[in-house]
Amino acid sequence: MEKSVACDGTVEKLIEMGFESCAAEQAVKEVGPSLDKAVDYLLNGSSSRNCEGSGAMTSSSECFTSSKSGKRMLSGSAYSGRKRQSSILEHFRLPRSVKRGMLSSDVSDVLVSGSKVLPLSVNGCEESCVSVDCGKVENAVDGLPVWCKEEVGFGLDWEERANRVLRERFGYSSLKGFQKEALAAWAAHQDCLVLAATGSGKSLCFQIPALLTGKVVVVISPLISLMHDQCLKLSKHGVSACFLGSGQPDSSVEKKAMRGMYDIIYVCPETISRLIKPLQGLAESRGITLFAIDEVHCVSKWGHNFRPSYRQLSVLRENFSACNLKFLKFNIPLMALTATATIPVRGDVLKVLSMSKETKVVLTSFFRPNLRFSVKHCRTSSPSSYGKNLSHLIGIYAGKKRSNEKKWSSIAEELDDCSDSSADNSISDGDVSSPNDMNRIEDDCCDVDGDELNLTKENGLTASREKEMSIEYLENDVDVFHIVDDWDVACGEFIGQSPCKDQYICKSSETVDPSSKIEDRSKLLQAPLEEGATIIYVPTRKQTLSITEYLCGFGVKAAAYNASLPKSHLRQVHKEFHENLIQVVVATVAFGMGIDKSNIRRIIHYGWPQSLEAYYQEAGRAGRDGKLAECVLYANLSRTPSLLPSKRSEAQTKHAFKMLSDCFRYGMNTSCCRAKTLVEYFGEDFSYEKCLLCDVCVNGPPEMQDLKEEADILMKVIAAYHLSEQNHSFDSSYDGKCNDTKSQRAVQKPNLRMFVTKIKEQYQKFWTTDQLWWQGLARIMEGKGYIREGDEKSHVQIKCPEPTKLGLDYLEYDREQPLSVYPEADMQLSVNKHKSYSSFAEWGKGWADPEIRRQRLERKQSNRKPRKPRRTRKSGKMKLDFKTARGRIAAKLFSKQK
Ligand SMILES: Nc1ncnc2c1ncn2[C@@H]1O[C@H](COP(=O)(O)OP(=O)(O)OP(=O)(O)O)[C@@H](O)[C@H]1O
Ligand SMILES: [Mg+2]
Repeated sequence: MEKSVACDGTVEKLIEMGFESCAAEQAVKEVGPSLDKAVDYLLNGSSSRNCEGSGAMTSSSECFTSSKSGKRMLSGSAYSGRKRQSSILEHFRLPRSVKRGMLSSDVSDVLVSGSKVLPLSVNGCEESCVSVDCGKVENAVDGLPVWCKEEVGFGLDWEERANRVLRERFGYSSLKGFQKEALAAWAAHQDCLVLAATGSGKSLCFQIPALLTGKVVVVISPLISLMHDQCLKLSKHGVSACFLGSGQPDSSVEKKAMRGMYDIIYVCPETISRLIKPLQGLAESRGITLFAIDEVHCVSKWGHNFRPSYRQLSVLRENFSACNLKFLKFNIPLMALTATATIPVRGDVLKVLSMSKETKVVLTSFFRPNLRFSVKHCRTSSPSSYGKNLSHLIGIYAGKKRSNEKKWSSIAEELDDCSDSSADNSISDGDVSSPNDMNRIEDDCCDVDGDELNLTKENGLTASREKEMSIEYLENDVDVFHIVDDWDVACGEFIGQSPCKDQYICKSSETVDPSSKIEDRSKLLQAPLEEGATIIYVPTRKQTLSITEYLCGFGVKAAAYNASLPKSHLRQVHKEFHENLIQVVVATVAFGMGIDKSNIRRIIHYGWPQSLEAYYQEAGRAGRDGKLAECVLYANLSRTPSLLPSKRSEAQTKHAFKMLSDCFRYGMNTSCCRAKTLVEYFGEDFSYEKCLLCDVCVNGPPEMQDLKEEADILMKVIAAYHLSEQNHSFDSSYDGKCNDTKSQRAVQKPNLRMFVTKIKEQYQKFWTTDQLWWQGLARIMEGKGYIREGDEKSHVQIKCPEPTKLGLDYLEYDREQPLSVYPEADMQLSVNKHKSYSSFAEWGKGWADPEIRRQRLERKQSNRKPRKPRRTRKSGKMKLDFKTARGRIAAKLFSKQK
């Protein structure tokens, strides 16, 4: 009994990681309840038996499929038939209490990218601490380094010296304009907020001060992976650095850091409050020249990556000001940096961090001229879409190795059938919604795109409860790290090595220059897309695994990355990705911040992101070498995206809906340059007319349509309801669902679906139009200010429209004016489906003729795919079978809720 409970627990955890329940159960059956062993079994393919043998299609489609060799192929490089992962010691010097027993403790020397790094003994520092620039560590006596005590004045020549450091240490010819501005603020002891594009070089703004003064820079950073990458790079440039995560109070790295042994100390926000006293000591001994708060949007509840611990960073100003610490002449300046802060987020940052009133705001363009943005429609939650949308990628990475194609396409088809059967109104590729689809479109709150496990009605649960309790729901949980520990290490040290010779060959400073002339850019942009890595962002953990599995099946070196996978796996994926051993990482947002790899050529979002901030930050990982790179958003444009569950206050939920809604509108837009939309979202005036690169710029907007007639009808119906409501004499037939009692009308606002039904009843020519098209028109009318949302609840797109004063005036006075608009993506989808219309304006032509009508209806019927026999949840694989672990977990969830 105990064993079975333990096994269930393990299965539950594996499902949370994104593994299919069948695969999880199989692993537990093979290796017992040990989670580590089960993960190892699933990732490393230690057995070929997996789900084969269960025979039925449902099993093979629900579980991972084995490759021919029988090995699982979750990561082409990291896990397909590879040895056990290499030692963590290749990259870190770890505290003795490191987790998971991965270290052999007798190793005293470790390698950092081929350079020898010190053993933990402090004396070792004598050999290898590098003397840098000015007033620097000269040697270490008794474990205590000796500093040049006198204040190193910045002087007027700081810029010249900074350029020298940049050339000699980093191999770049000169500082970028915004870097100069940020450094000037620091040199003047001023606080500074740096807002600059992803990949523009913000890190150097806070790294250089350490090299100019001989004092320490303390950097607050949100993730171990991010801190690690920066330390590793610094060490290659001859700068000693360390990072301190949370939960290791007695680490010797920490002690050394507080004694001033490193030029730059990276600290996670959770740890800062514990380190106030030691840091004050450090400020007095070696000196702290700057506190940098990287990824500072995490401070704001209105940002996309809110981290409560960032809000505690006001302690920096409170405890390191000249009035508190007598030995300071000036407050230690704060430098806050981000690439994705909207205007409200900026205000929040200044306030929360108690930055000074004279804070210098360094604002550069957010525009990334070498990124080619596009949006494509596809049914991303369906495995059958993989074949269609990822074949190009497979061609690039795996050439002609397509032996598995047939197998995969049949599996995909079968899987697709399953998802068809699970969703009554689902829309096939390139398909558009039937009138019934509106039910799904409107159900935008927590409507997880894709399958849902319905645990349900027989238990008398409400719809939202059902979702909360579904296992799929757990799998779709937001994958943001709310604390620092994205890896299985807590701290690490990196001693600066002499920069290698080729670093002295100066590289251009302006690889990514938004200000370059448009003609120059168009030359660059005609160049073909070079080879390089790809990141695919997906909304769910499960998809990280299924897409990885799919790609590996074709020989692509792909690896999955989501927050719940073992931290050692995540670290390994980072490492191999940076070493170009992995071609494609399929990740949730957990792989967002801090990926500074120069040759990422493609960022694919496979499913709606939750905000444009997140989207732009993730897309910003591409093309950091300044060469052309591609950012494609694949999304089901006929479905409203869902807000993924997370702990939010009411106000935060409202804001989250607004962010998602902005993202949705970005996808629906067909006429405005994508880059322009994105940078303007961050409050910037886009200085070009267009980017010349995105799908809208290249393909041009669709033909404009005069939708005056349709708009008038929609407005009339909406206005009629609201006016009659005001007069209490509304004809209840407008409201299909409610009986006409006042009380019922008060609780249920009329929604767009009802208005569209009314239009279709009254105007025969619109009889076959669908909700999707009217939804698009409603959005356009809302954009013009003629209607607004009448429901108090937040929605991703307008649900219960009511007329504005402007809208009523439009109806009254603008009768003769045409309403020329660009149809949005969903409207185009809808019209393309109804091929009988040559344009919107021709709707209805010929419908009066009974013969034409009969033929059209006949064609419509025959176009409809025959429905596969529906496998019901009750009778099919989703049945709650309490004998299986999945069934038992579901049962447990039930009982918790009861
Ligand atoms: N002056 C410069 N000239 C040329 N390249 C530079 C310069 N400054 C920085 N870089 C390079 O730009 C790349 C990106 O730098 P960095 O990681 O600091 O970007 P970032 O602005 O912090 O981006 P993100 O917002 O994604 O964190 C690095 O590889 C860095 O070496
Ligand atoms: Mg950065």
